[in-house]
Amino acid sequence: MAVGGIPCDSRKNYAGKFTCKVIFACVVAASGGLIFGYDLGISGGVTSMDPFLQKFFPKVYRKEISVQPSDDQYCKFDNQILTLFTSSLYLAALLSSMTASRITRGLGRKVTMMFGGLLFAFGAIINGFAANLLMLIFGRVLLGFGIGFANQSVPIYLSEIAPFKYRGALNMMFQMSITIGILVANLLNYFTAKIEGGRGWRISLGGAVVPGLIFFLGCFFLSDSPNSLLERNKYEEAKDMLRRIRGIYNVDEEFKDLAKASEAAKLVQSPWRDILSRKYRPQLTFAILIPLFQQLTGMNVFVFYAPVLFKSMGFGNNASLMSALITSIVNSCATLVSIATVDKYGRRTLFLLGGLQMFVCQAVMTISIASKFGSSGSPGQLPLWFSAIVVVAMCVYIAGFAYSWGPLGWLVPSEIFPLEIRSAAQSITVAVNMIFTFAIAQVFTAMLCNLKFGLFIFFAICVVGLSIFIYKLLPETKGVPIEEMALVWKNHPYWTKFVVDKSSSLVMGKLELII
Ligand SMILES: OC[C@H]1O[C@](O)(CO)[C@@H](O)[C@@H]1O
Repeated sequence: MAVGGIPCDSRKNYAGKFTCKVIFACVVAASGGLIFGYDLGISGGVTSMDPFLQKFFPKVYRKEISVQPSDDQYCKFDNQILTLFTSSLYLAALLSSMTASRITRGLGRKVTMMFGGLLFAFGAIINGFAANLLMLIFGRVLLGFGIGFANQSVPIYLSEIAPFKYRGALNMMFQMSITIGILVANLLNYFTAKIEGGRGWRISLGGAVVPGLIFFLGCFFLSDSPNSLLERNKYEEAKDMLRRIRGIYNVDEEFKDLAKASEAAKLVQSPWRDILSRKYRPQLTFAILIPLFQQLTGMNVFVFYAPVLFKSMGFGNNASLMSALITSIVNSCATLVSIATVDKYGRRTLFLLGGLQMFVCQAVMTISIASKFGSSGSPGQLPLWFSAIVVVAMCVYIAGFAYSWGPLGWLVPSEIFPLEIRSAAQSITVAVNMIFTFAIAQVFTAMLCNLKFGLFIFFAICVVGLSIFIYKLLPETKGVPIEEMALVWKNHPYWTKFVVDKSSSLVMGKLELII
């Protein structure tokens, strides 16, 4: 078997049913992804709407209308203030994900999720009524705070309440709702762009209040995860909750393991300091590299800038938004493939297949764009066959991402952290994701302008590198209960040297008192 594909010899098989309570909790919690997705999808379309540019970014607008078809198309959207509009949100999300770690640990996952929904809804209202650039940026900062809270707490919550056999599929509902958010946003942009009087962008931006409220109100009906209740010393409540979500009375075996992990977690005074210790090196490596690599696939270039990119390639306004719509439908549908297969074929298989698919498409896009635009960026008239190749290659690329790095980018980190560092590690994952989402959003238009078609070569090289990393170093976590995850590191040829036997007598002693 390939390095890292070592089967884990966990003999645990906790009893329990797949209950409606779990399904409901997963649907509501996963709707936290809607707010993130909505925002990811809305900004690209809004920044390609002329009335929006005229009002807030008149310089960009003037530059855009003065560009002739014979000019360098790679550079016509290169404006750092405009990209700051898109990316300011991710900086705010980065900051709030750090604070969110304390709240998820101290007050629980549910409260953190509710904060997220509320802040997001406020941000949306301010953006919808924005009268000047300041209001616009302030609204986006609030949206960012909301997203930071949601992204920090939702994946953890999902992984904690899911029965371990379905953890992959249920956790992926988060990414599924991100893609639905992107799709809804693109659909809305498609229609609001046509609204007379140029106020469509207000509906697009203000419409974010809907997913924000859905998430906030839905969370009212959730109970916290047993792990989170134990973390706050609510033993009886935790056991009761576990019985309800598993649909059986005797949950002793699973509860014993949860309580054991929770007691071990309480010995850790400072998770932020502890996470740096050698024994957590494998987890820390993946907490940082998985979200970083997810962004280095280049996916967000298409998510944020699909309309801009299509426009740069000479597609008309309408055609650009339409192509963005098509790509987001592909994104959602391919995520379903992942949900259906992840617990059967495992994480590694999907990562590697997705990587291969993305690489091939990036090569096709590079060749076709280079052959038509060259390095001068003036394409002349674009033939239909060219547009077709680019759109198909983009769709196949997006499908490759959507069943691999998209959902796995959240699933894998959230399931490999032991409870004592789970909140802190998840904050790191969200923060890295946000930093690089920000970086890609901020530098993309400049990269396109300078690297031209080489931009796609850059991302293709990244995809090769990150696939090798997965092949060599990621252990398979399919079917391993979350509290048994230590075994996968122990059985891995490289990571085993970092594993320390945790069963200290202190923990065991405390445990006997609880159970
Ligand atoms: O579906 C695509 C979206 O998914 C994410 O990678 C989050 O998991 C975003 O960064 C991207 O815009």
